[in-house]
Amino acid sequence: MNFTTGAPVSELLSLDHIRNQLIRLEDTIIFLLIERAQFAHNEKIYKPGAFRPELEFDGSWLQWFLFEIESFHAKARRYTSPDEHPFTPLNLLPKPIIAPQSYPSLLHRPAATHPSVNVNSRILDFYMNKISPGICAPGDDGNYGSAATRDVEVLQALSRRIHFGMFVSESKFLDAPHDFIPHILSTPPNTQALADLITKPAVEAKLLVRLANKARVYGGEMDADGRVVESSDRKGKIDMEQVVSMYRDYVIPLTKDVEVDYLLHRLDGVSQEQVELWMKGR
Ligand SMILES: C=C(O[C@@H]1C=C(C(=O)O)C=C[C@H]1O)C(=O)O
Repeated sequence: MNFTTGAPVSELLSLDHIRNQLIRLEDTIIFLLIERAQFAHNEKIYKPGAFRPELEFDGSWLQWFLFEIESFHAKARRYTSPDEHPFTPLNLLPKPIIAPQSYPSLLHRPAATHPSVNVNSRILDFYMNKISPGICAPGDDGNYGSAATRDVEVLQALSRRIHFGMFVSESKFLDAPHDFIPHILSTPPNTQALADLITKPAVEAKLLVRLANKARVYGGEMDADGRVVESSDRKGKIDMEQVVSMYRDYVIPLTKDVEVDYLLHRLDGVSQEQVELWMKGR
């Protein structure tokens, strides 16, 4: 999300504005998956220690790529942006070499920075074990650098998309705080009631239809004259079903987990007076 447009907070936190960002991220994610699918699965790059003794790193080839790439991006202040979350623990990354940009305060910091709201380890797990083998041809083509480079790009886009759930949650909370507060304050917190409040089945259903159409069009083939080439196996550059099931089974559920986990900490550090004002509908 471009926070430096000077747009008012009310616009940046409008649900329509946020949803439009999520729709735009669908294109990014589909095209990055298409780029990764050019190379074989190359399972070796996901196995810790598989490149020893040449690679002296505790972790897999991919985790080494994440550490090195995120270290470089951290120096360029990437992770001072509220919509960026590294897979490498922040305390292991170098400090920015230039001063952080000033961003509007959109999120409730105690909630946005709570460890439970960062789901990158779960994103890495489903990506390595389900998505990569699902979209890539089986086998090993030796393109370990290209495959890992594309993996990092997909992972960064998926992380941005899923952690956008914080902005969605903040928008929904501010729109009707009195709906959420009783469930946040109940003992124990009513996570199911919070999940039911943030879930919008019609939005999800429309997304999956749109995604299937995008994957079919973006993943389609054309000959040199620009004529559409119907692929016999319906897959083209990417298997549309893999893209839809990724969103249905992983991206949307994880986004909602982020929304609920953010809400569970939305009142951390908030005064009783403010809570009472919200409950009175002011
Ligand atoms: C992101 C939202 O919250 C939920 C998660 C969605 C998703 O991950 O695509 C879609 C609708 C909601 O169930 C939203 O309301 O737009």
